[in-house]
Amino acid sequence: MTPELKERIDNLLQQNKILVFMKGSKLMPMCGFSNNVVQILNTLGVPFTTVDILEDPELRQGIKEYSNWPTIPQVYIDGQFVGGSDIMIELYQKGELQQKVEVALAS
Ligand SMILES: N[C@@H](CCC(=O)N[C@@H](CS)C(=O)NCC(=O)O)C(=O)O
Ligand code: FES
Repeated sequence: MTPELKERIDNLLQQNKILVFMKGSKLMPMCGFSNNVVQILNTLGVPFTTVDILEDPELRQGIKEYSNWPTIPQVYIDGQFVGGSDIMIELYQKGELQQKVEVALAS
């Protein structure tokens, strides 16, 4: 990954407490896995930003290297990679996602 791309990702993470790299947009997810994380965050009613990696092949590859995670979607809370669709569903069902998000938004 180029230093420029890493800096772009660092900046996005600094500026958005809850950030989702996904396929498509919040209003039009282009994959069921991306749709899952959008629906969970909508259900929690928290503010979040999404980035459409389908519009940016370099970012699509780069974000996988950044997180060392091979798939999309990728959810970051407070600058930390949290997981994809499976992990978000699991954390939500355990009530742990709500807690994580509350801590992040209060900071
Ligand atoms: N088990 C994954 C499902 C996500 C997944 O399998 N994503 C695939 C298909 S959308 C992917 O990102 N493939 C690589 C790519 O499309 O760049 C999760 O929990 O997030
Ligand atoms: S785009 Fe086919 S599984 Fe996500």
